[in-house]
Amino acid sequence: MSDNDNARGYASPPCFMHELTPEFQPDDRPADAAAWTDVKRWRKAERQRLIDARMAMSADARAARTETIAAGLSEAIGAPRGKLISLYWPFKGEPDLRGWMNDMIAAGGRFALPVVIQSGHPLEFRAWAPGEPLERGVWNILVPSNGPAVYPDVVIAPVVGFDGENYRLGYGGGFFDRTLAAMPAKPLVLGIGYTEARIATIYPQAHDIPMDRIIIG
Ligand SMILES: Nc1nc2c(c(=O)[nH]1)N(C=O)[C@@H](CNc1ccc(C(=O)N[C@@H](CCC(=O)O)C(=O)O)cc1)CN2
Ligand SMILES: Nc1ncnc2c1ncn2[C@@H]1O[C@H](COP(=O)(O)OP(=O)(O)OP(=O)(O)O)[C@@H](O)[C@H]1O
Repeated sequence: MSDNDNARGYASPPCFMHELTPEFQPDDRPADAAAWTDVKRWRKAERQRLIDARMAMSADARAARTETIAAGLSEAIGAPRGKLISLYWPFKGEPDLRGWMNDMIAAGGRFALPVVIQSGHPLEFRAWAPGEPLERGVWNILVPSNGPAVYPDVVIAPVVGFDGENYRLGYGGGFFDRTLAAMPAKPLVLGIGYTEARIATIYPQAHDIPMDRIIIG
């Protein structure tokens, strides 16, 4: 036996289980309230990092990315005629898809915007078309003043972050998850965001509902 046989490495390899399965807890702690506390803390910091990075992007770069996202949305949705699509009023550097919305309306599509009714409750979707009155809602986001409550066929959800399993990290209100869980029929759910918003995992929890697709630019 040569001396080299013992020099190849450690008797047992270091444990990388925690890198393979996010649920794996090296200290054997059960996936319980303590783990959710950790995930919540992690999500809060990760949201801040991702929003800061997005806000630092130049307006030109954002507009170019938004073009790519708009093309991806058109491809995913197909002919807009007869479809009711929920968009969002952009804020905090989210892609501004209102120009794309106008094109879709010209091609026969109809739109709605999400409205926060109360924290801890599902969003309401209100039908809206350009020119109809808007008012300031939660976080100063503009929402339709009147439009009837509707159930869209397609829901476009802006992501703060997303992972390879199509899970979405949002702003922490749990609104889209609660809304999708409460809808009578499942809409086509399209997450949209910038490529930099991709992260390894959002540490999905039982309440997190994956998007059907994530469209990036
Ligand atoms: N443009 C746009 N409109 C949108 C959404 C969106 O993601 N983008 N929403 C998508 O859902 C809804 C609004 N989402 C919201 C999510 C959280 C809070 C909020 O008050 N957050 C708490 C922090 C919560 C926590 O971290 O525990 C806060 O800021 O104090 C408000 C609105 C509807 N409209
Ligand atoms: N279907 C649901 N029923 C009850 N509580 C829920 C539901 N969905 C989410 N929540 C709660 O909402 C809170 C925020 O969830 P989460 O971190 O997933 O928000 P988010 O998806 O980033 O936010 P948003 O959708 O508003 O942008 C959590 O405390 C979660 O337990």
